[in-house]
Amino acid sequence: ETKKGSQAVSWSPYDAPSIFADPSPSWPMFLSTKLEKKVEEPDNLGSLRYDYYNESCPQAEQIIRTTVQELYKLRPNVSAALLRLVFHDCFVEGCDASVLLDAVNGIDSEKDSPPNESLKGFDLIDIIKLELEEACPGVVSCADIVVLAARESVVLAGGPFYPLHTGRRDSTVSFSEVAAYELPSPQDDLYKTIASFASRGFNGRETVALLGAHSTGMIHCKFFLNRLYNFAGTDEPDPSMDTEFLALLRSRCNNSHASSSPSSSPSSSSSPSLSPSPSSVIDSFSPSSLPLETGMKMDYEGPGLGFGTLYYQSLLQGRGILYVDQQLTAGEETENWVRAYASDVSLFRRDFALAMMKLSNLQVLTEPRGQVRLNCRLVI
Ligand code: HEM
Repeated sequence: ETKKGSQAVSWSPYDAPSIFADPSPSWPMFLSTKLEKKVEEPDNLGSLRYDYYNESCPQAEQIIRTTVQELYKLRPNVSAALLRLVFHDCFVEGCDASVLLDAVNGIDSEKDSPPNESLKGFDLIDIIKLELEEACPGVVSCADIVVLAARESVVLAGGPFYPLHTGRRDSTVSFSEVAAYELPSPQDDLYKTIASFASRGFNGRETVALLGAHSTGMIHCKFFLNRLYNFAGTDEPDPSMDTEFLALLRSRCNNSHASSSPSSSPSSSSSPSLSPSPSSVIDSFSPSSLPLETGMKMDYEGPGLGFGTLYYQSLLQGRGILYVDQQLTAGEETENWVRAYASDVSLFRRDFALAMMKLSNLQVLTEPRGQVRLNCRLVI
């Protein structure tokens, strides 16, 4: 078990113990050891295959595509929600839809763990699942829906298309503690981020490419407020931040956001108001559950302005929103990739597509393990 225990990283920016008491210059060796270990692990990709539903539900991928497109027309931020969801599912015990399970009998689900607090899109998956159940009852797994819906979301956000194998099965358990410890924190430094991704088999280049997902969507103030007002307990802003950008972020997030104050209203630019609700099922976007804090849009120069480029160019200018993002320029290797992607968008698109394919195949469950849930929130 490489993922449990020793690899745990803490979510909380403040009480996070370093995962290595003594980060020594030998860390690249540590990473390569981990990578080798990972490669030796048997995987279950064997029974995943291209167009798995070809006979059992030939229209499955098309249904997912059109449903995501329709939801996106109603509300463009569904694409960011679904993209984030695949990361939070696949990073915790693999792409097995465990993140979708609701708590049962007082046992917490992954949804309840702090890093998943602001996760959205569960209702969108429900809608897609309903469509699929109507067409082919009991056939398409929730785990496949998560990866395929994310793929469509990437395309809608202006990113690349990538082929995916299917045939994933759904877990029968939710891993709330693992999620709490193993999902990376926005306050992590480069060292921790690299270690966390390496333990899932991603090298530095793939890690930099994957974080390009932060080209879309929005980040709430609470995740970067400390950088604006009190960085590392200094009562000063993060010195690595571009000053103009600091002023912009401060104008969005004043110090009172520190305690996710419910009195703050969503800013119109970062949280466009919901057009007349198309359906009450889109519950995570209804005003009652809309996060009340303001935040910063990742594509702050305008929507659709190049998936990838702005993100990496911003990092080179000290305009990363999260500390974890800006840290990509803190190491030579990762900074080189940031530069490469900032100047060569086709290189980024290729690398991002490959990294997303790899993410979508992490520790999948295949027959005879797991199950195909009928309702993505509940084990059968
Ligand atoms: C070190 C790794 C990562 C950390 C610490 C991290 C952290 C965060 C945080 C704190 C937010 C803001 C959430 C909010 O304000 O509600 C966010 C948003 C987002 N993240 Fe990440 N993330 C990481 C990697 C990734 C990866 C690998 C992907 C996808 C492949 C991803 C996709 C997204 C997307 C699309 C959003 C916007 C969500 C939305 O607007 O609904 N992130 N991330």
